[in-house]
Amino acid sequence: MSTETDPPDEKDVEYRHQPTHARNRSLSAPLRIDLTDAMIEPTNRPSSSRATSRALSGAPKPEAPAITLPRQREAVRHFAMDLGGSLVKLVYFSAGASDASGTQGGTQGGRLHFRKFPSKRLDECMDFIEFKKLHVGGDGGEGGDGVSVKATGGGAYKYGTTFQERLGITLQKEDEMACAVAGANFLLETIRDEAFTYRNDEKVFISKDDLTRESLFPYLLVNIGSGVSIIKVDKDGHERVSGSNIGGGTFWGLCRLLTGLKDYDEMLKLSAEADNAKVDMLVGDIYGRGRGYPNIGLSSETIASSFGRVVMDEGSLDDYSKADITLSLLRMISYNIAHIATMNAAKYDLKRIFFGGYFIRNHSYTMNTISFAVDFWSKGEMKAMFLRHEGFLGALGAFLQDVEAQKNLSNAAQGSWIEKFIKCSVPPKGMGKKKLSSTMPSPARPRSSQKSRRASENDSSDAFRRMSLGEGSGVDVDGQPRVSTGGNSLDYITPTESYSEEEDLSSGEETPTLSRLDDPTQLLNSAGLQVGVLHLEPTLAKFPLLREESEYDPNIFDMLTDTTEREYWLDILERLQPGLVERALVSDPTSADVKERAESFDTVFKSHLSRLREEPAAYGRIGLGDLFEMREECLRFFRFTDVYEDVKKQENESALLVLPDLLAEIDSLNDDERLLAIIEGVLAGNIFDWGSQGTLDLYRNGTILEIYRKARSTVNRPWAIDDYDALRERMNGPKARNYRKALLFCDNSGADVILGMIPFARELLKRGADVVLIANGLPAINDITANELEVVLRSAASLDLCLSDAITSGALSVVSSGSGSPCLDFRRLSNDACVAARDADLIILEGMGRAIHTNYRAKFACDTLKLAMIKNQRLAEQLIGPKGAMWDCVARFEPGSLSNP
Ligand SMILES: Nc1ncnc2c1ncn2[C@@H]1O[C@H](COP(=O)(O)OP(=O)(O)O)[C@@H](O)[C@H]1O
Ligand SMILES: CC(C)(COP(=O)(O)O)[C@@H](O)C(=O)NCCC(=O)O
Ligand SMILES: [Mn+2]
Repeated sequence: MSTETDPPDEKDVEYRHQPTHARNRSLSAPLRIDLTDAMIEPTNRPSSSRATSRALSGAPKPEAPAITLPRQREAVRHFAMDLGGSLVKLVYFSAGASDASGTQGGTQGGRLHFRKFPSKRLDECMDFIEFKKLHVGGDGGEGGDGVSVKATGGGAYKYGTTFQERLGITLQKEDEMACAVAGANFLLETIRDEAFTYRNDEKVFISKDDLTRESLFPYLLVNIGSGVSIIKVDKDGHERVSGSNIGGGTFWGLCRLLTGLKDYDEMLKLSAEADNAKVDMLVGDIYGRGRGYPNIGLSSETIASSFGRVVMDEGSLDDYSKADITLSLLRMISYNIAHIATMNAAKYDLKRIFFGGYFIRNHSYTMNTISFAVDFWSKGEMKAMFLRHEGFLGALGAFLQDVEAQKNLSNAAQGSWIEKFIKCSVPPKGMGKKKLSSTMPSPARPRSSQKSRRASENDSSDAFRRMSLGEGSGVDVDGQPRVSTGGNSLDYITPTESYSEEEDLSSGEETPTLSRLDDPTQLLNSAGLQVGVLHLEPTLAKFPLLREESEYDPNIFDMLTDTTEREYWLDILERLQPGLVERALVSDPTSADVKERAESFDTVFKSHLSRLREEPAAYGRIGLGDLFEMREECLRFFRFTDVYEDVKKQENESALLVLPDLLAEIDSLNDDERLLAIIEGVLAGNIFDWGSQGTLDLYRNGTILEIYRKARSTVNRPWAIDDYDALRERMNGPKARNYRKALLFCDNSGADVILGMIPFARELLKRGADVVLIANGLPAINDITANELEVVLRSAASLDLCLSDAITSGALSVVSSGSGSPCLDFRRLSNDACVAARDADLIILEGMGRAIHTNYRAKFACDTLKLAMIKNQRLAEQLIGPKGAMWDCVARFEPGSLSNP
C-alpha cells in the first residue's frame, strides 16, 4: 500500500480499482499508464481458518489486487502559477492513491502543494517544474503542441515565450482579479480554519458558519502584493473598486534603500526588536511628552507623522538603526493600506475586509497594525481578517480556472480536505547547529545546477537551491554523504526558507532528513506562517449520524485557548517520545538507516511540539486528536509504517487463545449478568493501550493475560461514569427492543478487541442486530486496523459458530474508518463508514482516544455508548472530579433522538 513515504510521483504508483463512489471524481485527464514491469501484488490470505475461503460477505468487496507500476512517473497533472512583480507562486496537485480512505483501496484523491520563488529568479521556478515533471503529460489538448497551464499575474504575459521555449508550456492567461477572488472564495468556503482575526498577537479563527455561501458575501478583498488591489466581492461577481501603488513592493524597495537589507524575512525579523518612536514623530512629540490630543482620540503614542522625527532631530541615515527604520516603514505602509481599505469598505457598506497577498507574511506586527487601524478608523464597525494561504490566492484561483481542476476540487466537500503538517521547519528552542549536526543525519544538500547556482545576494532569500537532477553521486555539495532514502534519492533543499507552504514534505517527496533544520538561527525568524499540504480525500465525509444543532468539535478541550491543557499534553507527548523512538528502532531492525530515521522522527515531532508551545495557533485550530495523528504521520513520513506490528500480532494471538473459554463463560450467564460481563470485558480490555505511560509501566510487571485478569477483577461497578442502568433498561428492560444495526468503533488490538468488542458484537448479533466493526484505515499506536481486524475476525469465526454464521450471512462486517489516528474526527469518516451508518440505531465508541479525548461531548442521532478505561490521572480528575483516578472507567449511554423506543 502506498504510504506517505512512497510518493506517487517519485516512486511506484499503485493503480487500484476505483470504488463506484469515487469514479465520478476521478481526474478526467487520462493518466497515461506505463505498464512496463507491471506486477500484480500477491494478497495476504490468512492460512488455516475455516473462514479463509469465504469472503467476509457483507463486508466491502475484497480489495482488488494492487498493480504496482514501477515505471509510472506521471502522477502530477495540474499546476498553475501566479507570476507577480515580486514573487512567482506555484500551486500544484499531485494525484495519488490515498491510503487512509478505506478498505476498498485507493481513490482519486491527491495533494495540493504551495511554493513560491522570487520573480527575478524565474529559472529556479522552471528548474522546479522540470524536476517535478509538472510539465509532462498535462491536458495536452488545449495549448497546441505541448502542455498548457493556467497562469495569472503580469508574468503570464511577460514570460509566455520563456516558458514556451524552455519547457514547451503554453501559458493560458487568466485575469488576476478573478483569480484572487476565486482563490479567496475557495479557501474561505472549503478549508478549515483558513480565516482569522488578529488582535494583540492572538488569532481567532472564524467559525465555519460565518463563511458559508449565505454569510460570507459581500466582503472586501485587499490583496497586498507588490501593489495593492481592492476588490469588492459579491456572491455572484466582483469589481476592482480601488487600489494603491503603496504596497509590499514599496515597503520592500524603501527598506532595501534605507537599510541595505535585501531579504524580506530578514527585514521582518529585524523589526521585531525595534522602536519606531525613534524615527516617527508621535503626537506626544508635538504636544510635549506624555500629552496627547484626546478630544479627537489621539494618544501621545499615536504616530502623527511617519519618519517625521527625522527632521525634528535633524538626523541622517546613520543616526538611525536599521531595525527602527524598518519598523517605521512597516507601520507606515500597513496603516496606509488599512486606511484606504477602511474607506473603501465604508463607501460600499462592507463590514468585513479580508487581507491577502504576500506582504502580510503572517507577520504578527503587520497584522496587529492593520487590525488596529481598521478598528480605529471604522470605529469598531469593521473587522480585518486574514487568510492563512494569503500569498496563494491568485495562484490557487488560476489553478481553479482549469476546467478539470475545477471539476475535481470545487465539488469536494469540506471534510474532504485535510491539511497535513508533517515537517516542521522551526527547530526546537535552543537546538543549536552543533547539536544538530552531531546527532542528525546530514541534510541532503543537492548540487546546484549551473543555471541556478547564481551568487545569491543573500542567503536567506536564496529560496531554492538545487538539485541533483539525476547526476547523483552519494556526496553533497558540502562533501557530506547523502542519506539514502530507499530509492527515492533526493532532491533539493531550501536551506533557509522556514515556511512550510513551500514544503511538500508531507507528500514524502523529499528525502526524510532535516534539510532545513541545519541553521536554527536563520530559521527562527519573525513571521510564523505555517501552511501544510492540502490533502484531498474524496472518500472522507461528515458522519451522517452527527447531531446537527451545534457545530461539532471532536476535542474535549481547546488547545488554542486553554494554555494549561495545551502545556500539559505537550509535556505528556514529549515524555512519551523516548519510548516511542525506542519502539521505532526495534520495529525495523534490518534497515540500515533505521537509527537516522528514528532520530529524525524524534527531532521533527519534537519540533512540532515546540512550535506549538511558542505559537499555539501555528497550525490552525488543531486539537489533541490532531496532534496524536501528526505523530503517526511523522512516523509514516520517516518510513515507520507500523511500529507496533509485532506487538499487535502477538497480543492478538494470545487473546484468541482465551476467546473460546471466555465465550463459553459468557454464554453460561443470564441476560443481565451477560450484559454486565460483556461491558466489563470491554472496559478491562481497554487497559491495553501502548500509547499511555500508565499502561507502559504496567507492562513491566506482568504478562498480558495477568494484566487482563487483574483488570477484569477490578472493573467493578459503580464505574466513575456509569450509565449502565440506562443501558440495561434499554437492552434488557420490560420495554426493550432489539437494535437493528450497531456500529462498533474499535480501539486496541489484542484483548481489547478480541475479548472486549468481539464478544459485545456477538451478543448484539445474537439479539438480531447487524454489526459493523469499524477500525482504523492506517495504524496508530497499537490500535487495530481494519485489515488486521478482518484477519482476526476470521480466526475468531473459526472458533465460534455464531461469528462465522454472521460473517457468512453478512450480518457481521468490518469497515475502515479511514482514519490513521488513535482519535476520531467524525467530520472525516470514510465513505464506507458513512454508508454503513445509514440505518444504524446504535453506535459504540471505545477507548480513551475515540470516546474521551475526542467525542466525549459529541451528540449523535442514535443511541450512543461511550466506553473507556482512563489511563491518565489528570484526565480522570477532570472528567470525574477530585475522586477521579487512574484506571477509572467510563460507561456513558446517551439515548439518541431518533431511535428511542
Ligand atoms: N520572501 C519574500 N520575498 C520577497 N517578498 C516578500 C517575501 N515575503 C513577503 N514579501 C512581500 O510580498 C510582496 C509580494 O507579494 P505578492 O502577493 O507575492 O505580490 P506579487 O504578485 O506582486 O509578487 C513583496 O513585495 C514583499 O513586500
Ligand atoms: C493515545 C491514547 C488516547 C490512546 O488511548 P486508547 O484510545 O487506546 O484508550 C492514549 O494512549 C493517551 O492519551 N496517551 C497519553 C496519555 C498518558 O500517557 O497519560
Ligand atoms: Mn488505542
